[in-house]
Amino acid sequence: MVPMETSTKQSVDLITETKQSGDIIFRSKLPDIYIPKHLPLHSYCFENISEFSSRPCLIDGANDQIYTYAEVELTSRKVAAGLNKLGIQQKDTIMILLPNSPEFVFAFMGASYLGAISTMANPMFTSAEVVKQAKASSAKIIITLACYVGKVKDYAIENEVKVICIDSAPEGCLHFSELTQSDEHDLPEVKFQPDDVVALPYSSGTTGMPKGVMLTHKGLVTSVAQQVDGENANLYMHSEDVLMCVLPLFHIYSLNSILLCGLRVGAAILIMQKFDIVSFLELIQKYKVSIGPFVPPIVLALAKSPLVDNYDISSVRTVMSGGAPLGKELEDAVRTKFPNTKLGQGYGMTEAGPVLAMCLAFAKEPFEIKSGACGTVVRNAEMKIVDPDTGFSLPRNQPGEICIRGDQIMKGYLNDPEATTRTIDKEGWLHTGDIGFIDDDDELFIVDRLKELIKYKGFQVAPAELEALLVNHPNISDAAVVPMKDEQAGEVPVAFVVRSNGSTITEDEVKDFVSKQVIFYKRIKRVFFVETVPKAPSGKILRKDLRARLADGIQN
Ligand SMILES: CC(C)(COP(=O)(O)OP(=O)(O)OC[C@H]1O[C@@H](n2cnc3c(N)ncnc32)[C@H](O)[C@@H]1OP(=O)(O)O)[C@@H](O)C(=O)NCCC(=O)NCCSC(=O)/C=C/c1ccc(O)cc1
Repeated sequence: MVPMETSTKQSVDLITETKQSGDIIFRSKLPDIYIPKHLPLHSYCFENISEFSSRPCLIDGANDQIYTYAEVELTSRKVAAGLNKLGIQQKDTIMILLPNSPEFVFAFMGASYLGAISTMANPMFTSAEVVKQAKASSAKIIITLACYVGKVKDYAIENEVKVICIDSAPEGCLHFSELTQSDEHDLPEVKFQPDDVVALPYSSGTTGMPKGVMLTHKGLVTSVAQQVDGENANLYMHSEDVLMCVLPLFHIYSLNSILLCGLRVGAAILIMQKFDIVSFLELIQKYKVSIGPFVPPIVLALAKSPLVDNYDISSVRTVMSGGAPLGKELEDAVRTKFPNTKLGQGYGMTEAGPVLAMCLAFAKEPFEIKSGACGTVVRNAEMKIVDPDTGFSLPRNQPGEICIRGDQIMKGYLNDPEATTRTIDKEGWLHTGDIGFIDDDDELFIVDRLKELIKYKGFQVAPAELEALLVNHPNISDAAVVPMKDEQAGEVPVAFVVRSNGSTITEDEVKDFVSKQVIFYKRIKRVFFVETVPKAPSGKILRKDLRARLADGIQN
């Protein structure tokens, strides 16, 4: 039997830190629980639906329309039947190119019922960005809004991909009602394996271009259970909670920690399409939102906006920040402003399924936590901190690369076994590329990043993607993209550019060239012209050197 949480430090150490074949392994302070890993994701999410079938499941913040659990579950099955009628079969992929909306949920859960895979993309992507993902994932259907059809039209025609619109369907497209009006009994019998892929978000991981992250039924069931299951759930939610769903469902944070966790516990999920502080506060007040899973820019708005004082937001009992680091000062400021709200952080990475660590102050029986920590490793999982130079695991309070092992992590990158083996080692450890340490109270602190990634308001920017675009310009011979600190966005991408012989290309021309090809958050904010890009003998860009030059205040 696994002991329950204990109060003295010495006994906590005995439970949470073990040595296995020389490795120092950290575990949750919460005991392991039973996880029904054999269930397909939809069966797991709706397992307890009889307890709350007539309660609100989705609330559309745009028009106050409410869908009960019974309606959402039924509509999802109808969509599954409809997708099948359109030729989608088990293991086929559909692309969801939508802002937050009830239809997003119906499409995702519908695909799950059918054993199909959803790849989700930001509808604000440029046409080239969407098409790249549609092609790489072999999506057979694209579900979107009429205003985005232009981005995929040519690709869809050339590749016989069907386009379905949830609003009005332009010529050549189908309407979403074709799916929702199908007979749910027309669903073929599907045999699920726990290792079947159900979601395919894109992420660049520790290096290179965005890649399809294969998340399985077993992985997502495990991840959700690690958060909300068990007598003393780590992220305590229940059927009377109202969850604010303003973060985009096309990223795994919102999909997993809001939608899937919310469905599992029977909470109401309040859908907002786009962040706007006034409607955001109005909706919190109107629907008595109790749980706010946010990213640091939203927490910043809560701490700083004078508008907050005009609304009653006392219903909010939990504010979780994730997706990017939340500074200790900001965390303290918000805590003082909302003394009755539990504030803490969760730590996630798409490849890790995504949650690695979760604040234990959110537990049903909460623990004391410290500002600046991003949680404690989730239950039913193992974490170790590895010296990046020697590969040896490190004890408490020593920073190293954070590694995680458990059933929740990705199956691998789609069609990229090399990148997969670079990320998940032979012993099943996923290497995050983040540097952190675990303190005496089992709390995880992130202090640096080994990986290339840039995070703009929690959105991923892959330097390799921008570098590939830059060197495509005839007047640029080499380029490197690195993050620069920014108060609003956390980080913004900036470029070090080597002009081609004789070229006089300007900063604005470089910026414009990139802007036309990428979504807003990947735009280059500054350009520094240099003679050469510093590289290791292997050809690898020495990004640390460039980051140091930025920190020293480089002038153009
Ligand atoms: C809501 C934010 C925080 C702020 O939005 P914003 O104020 O609109 O600012 P943006 O900079 O994003 O948008 C810039 C422009 O785009 C526009 N825009 C913007 N969305 C739109 C739109 N849907 N329509 C139309 N115009 C628009 C927006 O209006 C604006 O236009 P303009 O005012 O003219 O500059 C937004 O940045 C945002 O959703 N960020 C979060 C991204 C995110 O979810 N990342 C998670 C990645 S996965 C991960 O890391 C997992 C971690 C994890 C951690 C813990 C866990 O438990 C689990 C997981």
